[in-house]
Order: sequence, then structure tokens, then C-alpha cells
Amino acid sequence: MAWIQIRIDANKETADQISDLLMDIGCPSVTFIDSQNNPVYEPKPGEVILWPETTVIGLFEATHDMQSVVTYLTENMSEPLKYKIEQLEDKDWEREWMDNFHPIKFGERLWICPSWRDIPDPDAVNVLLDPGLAFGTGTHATTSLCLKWLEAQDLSGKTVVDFGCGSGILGIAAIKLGAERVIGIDIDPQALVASRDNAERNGVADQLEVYLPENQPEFKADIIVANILAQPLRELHEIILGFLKPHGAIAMSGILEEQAESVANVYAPYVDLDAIKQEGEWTRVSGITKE
Ligand SMILES: C[S@@+](CC[C@H](N)C(=O)[O-])C[C@H]1O[C@@H](n2cnc3c(N)ncnc32)[C@H](O)[C@@H]1O
Repeated sequence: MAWIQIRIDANKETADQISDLLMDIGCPSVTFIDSQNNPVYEPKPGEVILWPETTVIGLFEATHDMQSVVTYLTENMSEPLKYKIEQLEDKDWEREWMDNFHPIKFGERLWICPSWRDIPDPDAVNVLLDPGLAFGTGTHATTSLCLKWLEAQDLSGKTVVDFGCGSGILGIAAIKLGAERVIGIDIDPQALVASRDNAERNGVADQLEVYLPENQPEFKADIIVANILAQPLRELHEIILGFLKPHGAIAMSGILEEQAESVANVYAPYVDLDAIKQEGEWTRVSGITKE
């Protein structure tokens, strides 16, 4: 497959924002390089990039409309966009990209493994997921916070909602950790396709249902995990809490450190909240519903 990349000048303050914006528009691979010369680097969950001058590289299929990428970044960035767009030689790049992704462990027993790598521990709970598929691959701190929370729950026989399912990574992990049924909900139809494909690849398709919000059926779940953003988490709190049975467990991420208190305040009347958990600049708000 042919590829095209956008190289964007960034710094310590803007690198994460640019990475998040690229992921928002479905960029299948975001990497950082030190503008002063260090090798290509995929940050670990929650890791903060420290180089003063960083280049953020977003990779797209060659047919992608790069003008729409530039427009989206320009409209949403806090600083003027400085970038270069380059066509890539296929083979060398693909090799380098694949070399950069390794299985990642979350908690005691959960691994997210790219399909081209050996599974480090066949007896562990292994989710196969390729970083080439957008919408969440475990390398982002918000996904990591949710995976660690799920790994610590007793999911046996439970019904779980994956709200903002993206790649389906959280729902698939929940099934592999013991959940009986997962309902994935996303506003993006492509995310529903990706979730279904990934569930099939992991042999759990018969336990995962996916819906657009307007099509979701009536149901009550034991657990909900919602990795979207602070604003929709606040605005949709009645809908989100409405999915849960009494004393259901909820974990939310996609919440920046400075937004955590405002999300917690909205949920506090209905949820006995745990201590807020943080990775890098991202947080997780979780707890058990009071009724
Ligand atoms: C950051 S991704 C999370 C993907 C995956 N669950 C993870 O943890 O890596 C957020 C997902 O939420 C979806 N989303 C955003 N707002 C939503 C809403 N109001 N209702 C449902 N899904 C939403 C987006 O389309 C996107 O797929």
C-alpha cells in the first residue's frame, strides 16, 4: 500500500494536542521524533514527550484527502500550523512502522498484541489489535486507564457498555476478561465496522453488539466504560447513567487533568466516586452508582 505523511513542527506544549487531533480524524499512525535527531518513537501510555522541539508525524494512505487534514488542524490548533507533506517509499516505512509496535501489558494479565508479533504469554488474556486500525490501540493514556480499570473488575457473566467504542478495544478486552455480553455504542459508523472486525479477529463477535446511539436497544448493564471527552461525558450523564443497573460500575476517560473535577462534580450526586486516577495529562473518573 502507498502512504503519505504529514510532518508537523511541535513543542512540549503542542505535541500531545496535535497527536490527539490527528487521532480524532482517524490517522492510523502517529509518531514523534525529536527534531534534534533521535529515532522515531511511539510514546508509552501516559508518557510525556520531553523534547523541546518535536516533530509529530501522522501517516495516511496515499489516497487520503490531506487538504482536509490541514484544514482540521489549522481550525483546531492553538498555534499556527507548520507542516510538510511527503509521499513515502512503501516498503522501508512499513517495516519501520511495524518494528515500532510491541505487545503492551495492562494490569496483571491483559495484553494488547499487534498481530505480527509473537504473543508474549499465551496463558494471559490476549487481545489482538493492529495499530493500523484507527480508533484506539492501547497506546493512548485514556485507553490505558480504561483497560487497567477493566482488568481489575470482576467481569464474569457481566453485561458491559463500551460507550464510544472506537476500535472496540475496551469491549473486546472486557469479553476476554469474562464479560458475557458487550454493547458497543459509537457515533461513527466506521467505528462500528472496526469494532465488529476486531471482535471477529478475536473470536468474540457473538458476544459484541454495536449500535449508533439512535439505534441502541433498551437494556440495563452491570458496567459501563466510556472513553470519549469531558464535555460529552458531562452533557450525556443522564443517558450514560441510565444504562446502568443499581450499584453498577462506571469508568470514564478522555478527561484532561484540569477537567476531572468538573466531570466528577456532575456524577457525584449519583456515583460513589473512587480517587481520580491520572496518566500523563489524562485522567479517569470511576465509581459505583448509588442506586
Ligand atoms: C478516544 S476514542 C475511544 C476509543 C476506544 N473506546 C478507546 O478507549 O481507545 C472516542 C470514541 O468515542 C466516539 N464518540 C465521541 N462522542 C460520542 C458520543 N457522544 N456518543 C458515542 N460515541 C462517541 C468517537 O467516535 C470515538 O470512536
